[in-house]
Amino acid sequence: MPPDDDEAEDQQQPQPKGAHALEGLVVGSYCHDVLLRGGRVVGETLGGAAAFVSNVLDAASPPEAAFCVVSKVGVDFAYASAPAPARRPALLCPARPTTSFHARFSDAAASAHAPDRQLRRVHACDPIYPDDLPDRPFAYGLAVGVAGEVLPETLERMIRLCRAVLVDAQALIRAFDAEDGGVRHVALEGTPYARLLQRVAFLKASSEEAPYVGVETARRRCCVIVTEGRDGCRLYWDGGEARVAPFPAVQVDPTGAGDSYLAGFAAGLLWGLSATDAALLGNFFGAAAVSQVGVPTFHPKMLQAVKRILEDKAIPRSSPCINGAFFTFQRSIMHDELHASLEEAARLMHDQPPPATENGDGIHSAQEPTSGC
Ligand SMILES: Nc1ncnc2c1ncn2[C@@H]1O[C@H](COP(=O)(O)OP(=O)(O)O)[C@@H](O)[C@H]1O
Ligand SMILES: O=P([O-])([O-])O[C@@H]1[C@@H](O)[C@H](O)[C@@H](O)[C@H](O)[C@@H]1O
Repeated sequence: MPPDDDEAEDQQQPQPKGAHALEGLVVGSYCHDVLLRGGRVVGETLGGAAAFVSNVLDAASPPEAAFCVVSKVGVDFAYASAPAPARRPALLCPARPTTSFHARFSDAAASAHAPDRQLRRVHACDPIYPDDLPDRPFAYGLAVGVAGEVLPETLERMIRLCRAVLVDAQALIRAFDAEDGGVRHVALEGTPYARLLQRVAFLKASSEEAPYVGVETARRRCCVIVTEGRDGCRLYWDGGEARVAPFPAVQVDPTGAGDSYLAGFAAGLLWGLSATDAALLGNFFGAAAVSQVGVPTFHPKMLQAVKRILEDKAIPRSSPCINGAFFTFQRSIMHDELHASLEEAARLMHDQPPPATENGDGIHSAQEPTSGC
């Protein structure tokens, strides 16, 4: 899509030469999630943004769009032998445990924007260092740490390697209580990541994280996306903003909604959609994530329908949305039609139940990573 000179809606991105047309670099964690409700363990699942993200990128990227994952796990990693769409972590750290979180859920969140879980980091694997990244150019990068593993210098290296970098704020603003690992947030402006923002293409934050990101300041440096749970999301860029409607979902586990959103959004850009249209695909996969426990399984018919819609609606992918210099932010004239078609496709998810990963009220979703970089 050509840049629109009339609107202040496009931004320049670094352009390393020789990147595979649409190859992505995902940098973040796989982890063990223990889900607790009322003090009782109700699930032990594969988690970590890299797991949710690779699941959606596998499902929704255009066929020619490859990606690789850089993630670290310990020898205790519990999902190596079970079948799953997530990818095998590239790096094993024999001296460290796999990152793990305890997520304590309240019975009823007061509003769509209320925090619905309290997170505690129980173990942390090694951080991901700049030298852990493959030394080659990429079309795009996703910085999706959950436990402080994406160091500032690692993000800087990603920015150098990738034409466009999309960042989850949770990779930048989490701090962990020294005693119990409780997760809190710090202001982005006071972190070493702040100076890198103007070289980032998109920064995604949940509405809980948004105050720490400082949307009004950040939007002058990059496009900021604030996800609002069941209310969908909003995009803020320098000169404009847009609200993007959600998809209906029956929420059974909110874990991974934000991760799945970001991957859906990236996939939308890869298909050549504008940012506001791509956010529909983000909302679509966010809604799909909350409908299942752990890393979701997508019904093949649903995925076929989504791909048909994207083939039909997306502009030719030689467009410079993600693999070139410019992004277009505004909603297109087919935005509402795209929402309606995706809503139709979402119904196919329920055609027949996806392969079960539940076990009574204890929930196990053992998913196998299958390949690394
Ligand atoms: N209950 C829900 N119903 C429909 N969509 C949802 C629901 N919860 C989350 N989503 C989708 O997932 C996205 C991310 O969810 P959100 O809860 O904001 O992020 P996080 O998981 O980071 O807290 C939302 O913008 C929305 O598109
Ligand atoms: O739910 P979400 O915000 O998208 O992302 C989640 C992280 O916040 C959490 O730390 C991790 O343990 C989960 O597996 C998941 O990655």
